[in-house]
Amino acid sequence: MAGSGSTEFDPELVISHKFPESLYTYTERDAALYALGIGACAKDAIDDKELKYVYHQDGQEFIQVLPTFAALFSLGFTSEMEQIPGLQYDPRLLLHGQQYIEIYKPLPSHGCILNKASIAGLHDKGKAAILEIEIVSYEKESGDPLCMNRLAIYLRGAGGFSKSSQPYSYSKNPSNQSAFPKIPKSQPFAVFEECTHASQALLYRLSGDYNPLHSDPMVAGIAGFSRPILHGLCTLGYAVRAIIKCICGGEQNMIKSISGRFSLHVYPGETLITEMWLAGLRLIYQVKVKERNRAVLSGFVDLDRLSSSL
Ligand SMILES: CCC/C=C/C(=O)SCCNC(=O)CCNC(=O)[C@H](O)C(C)(C)COP(=O)([O-])OP(=O)([O-])OC[C@H]1O[C@@H](n2cnc3c(N)ncnc32)[C@H](O)[C@@H]1OP(=O)([O-])[O-]
Repeated sequence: MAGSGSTEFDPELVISHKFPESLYTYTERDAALYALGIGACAKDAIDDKELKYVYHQDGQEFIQVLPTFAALFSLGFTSEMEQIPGLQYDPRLLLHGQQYIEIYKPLPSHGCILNKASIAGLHDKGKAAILEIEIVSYEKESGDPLCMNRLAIYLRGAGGFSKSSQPYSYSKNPSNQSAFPKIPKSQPFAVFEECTHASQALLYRLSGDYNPLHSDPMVAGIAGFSRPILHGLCTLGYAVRAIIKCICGGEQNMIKSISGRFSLHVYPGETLITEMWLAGLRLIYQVKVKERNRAVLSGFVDLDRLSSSL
């Protein structure tokens, strides 16, 4: 079991935890490696909508950065979790439950980011605990806010810590802010199908999430999977890339916010089908794994305008 101090789960101690500020530095190489990790240019190395993420296309001075790259700023905090007093859980059973991202400014191709993190929620689900962490990221030099991430971490086996008959539930934010929408029954507005590669998680992990759940068959087995699974944020990256292609005409900076809930694991090598429905400036999406015909991820993306190509 991870957790510092006492061996009792103490929710009040958990939610009063203060993270120290931290820095995250990245280069163009990191942005390009990330884009390859979520499948950019995998099918077509001269894709006219994606080459700009990995190469100075048409002599552009800087490569362009995908909005989901912002999620990497939140990565260090899962290892910080082991230091949170009062939190008791088995790190081998941790799964990524949800991710919510707000983008305030297009992400630069390189930079030094100052992260300010806080505990945003804690919920006792009986068989599991859900911990929410919120990270607001600023460009260090200008002090400008760049983005906000809120992640929900699903800690299997860590629930049942409530001291009263009501299950413990604390949330810093109104629950509707990142609530996930109902999937419409109508035909999707657009559908995009793409195969992940058998080595997808091995490539994606180089962007900074080295949890062996995604690379080590023995660790995956202990976590209950027949082989290593894909990072949730990799699947989210595939989905948002599909949305940028099909809905935004390749313009990544139209995206204001992204919400996703991971409902089932994905095995590297499986085919992802992203279905999309437009509701004004909100795009609702669902990702299914073709081989098992199961939904694995759903959520919404808010756009600042609609593409003239629609
Ligand atoms: C973070 C960085 C590390 C990265 C790791 C990875 O990438 S891992 C790879 C990527 N991640 C994955 O592959 C994970 C894929 N997801 C899964 O395998 C499953 O969804 C699960 C095991 C997380 C939960 O399944 P289950 O059958 O045990 O759950 P249930 O349906 O019985 O509901 C129990 C309660 O929990 C609620 N709740 C449910 N799901 C979620 C959620 N996703 N999110 C939040 N909450 C969720 C649900 O609403 C309900 O509460 P209510 O309504 O009663 O108050």
